[in-house]
Amino acid sequence: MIIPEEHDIAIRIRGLVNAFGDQVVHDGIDLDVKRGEILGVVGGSGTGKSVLMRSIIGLQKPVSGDIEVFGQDMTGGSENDAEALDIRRRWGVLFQAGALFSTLTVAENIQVPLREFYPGLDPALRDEIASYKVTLVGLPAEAGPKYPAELSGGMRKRAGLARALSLDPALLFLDEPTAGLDPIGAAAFDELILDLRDTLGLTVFLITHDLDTLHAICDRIAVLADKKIVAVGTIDELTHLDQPWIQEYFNGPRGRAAIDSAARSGQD
Ligand SMILES: Nc1ncnc2c1ncn2[C@@H]1O[C@H](COP(=O)(O)OP(=O)(O)OP(=O)(O)O)[C@@H](O)[C@H]1O
Repeated sequence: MIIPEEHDIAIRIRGLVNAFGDQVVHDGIDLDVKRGEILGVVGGSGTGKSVLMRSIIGLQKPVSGDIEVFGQDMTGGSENDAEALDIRRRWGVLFQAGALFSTLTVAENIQVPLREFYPGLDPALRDEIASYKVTLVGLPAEAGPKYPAELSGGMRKRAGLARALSLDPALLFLDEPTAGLDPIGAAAFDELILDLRDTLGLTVFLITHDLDTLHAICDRIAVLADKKIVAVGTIDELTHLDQPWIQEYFNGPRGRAAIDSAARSGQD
């Protein structure tokens, strides 16, 4: 069966404007996230990457513009609330700081979305789902009854990811998932995201400053600058563009080092 091109788009954004008072953060963002891809979103600090993610997931009300997720209008107001809620069940979010509840164990944290969206679910089944998610993200079973403070930074990220996966999402939003991890932990986390995308068929919207992550797992990269998405493409395509921030970012010293390192790991 040929799937119409329209259905290949998980997120479609047109003319998105976001502002805080007089401060315009986005001035007409257009962006398509293709189904099944890992899209990296980059841009200087304060360019509005998190605000973009927050407006897609409904935590930031745009001034104007359209956002569709799996073909469903997410900005249309109350008449489509039921459909929009249905779509919300189909995504998981890992916020920048992990945002686990410190007074809940890892297993209880994973169960929070289950309790919210499926309040009638049998507690035994909830426990079972939580332990499956713990394993899915590569944590030992013993991590389930632990509190976030008892885990390393890398384990906390994995616990946050397990919670983001609790509803079996089709779409995963990750805000700087490798920030604060050592290079080995970051590479392992990248690997995990890639594995999950491949095995679960996820679409991933990934905000990152981590050049190694971009090289290792992103299919395409969207660049946020001057209040707009100024380019979307593979790293190879982007490095050939004559845009000052892109040149500085990908062809500056750190960008070159990441390219060399990606080339070396490709030879292994
Ligand atoms: N709730 C808010 N109220 C007022 N201004 C905000 C709010 N949230 C974000 N901003 C402003 O919007 C702009 C974009 O912020 P955002 O956090 O999206 O940037 P970012 O690109 O994710 O940055 P970083 O890479 O440093 O995390 C910033 O100037 C920020 O101060």
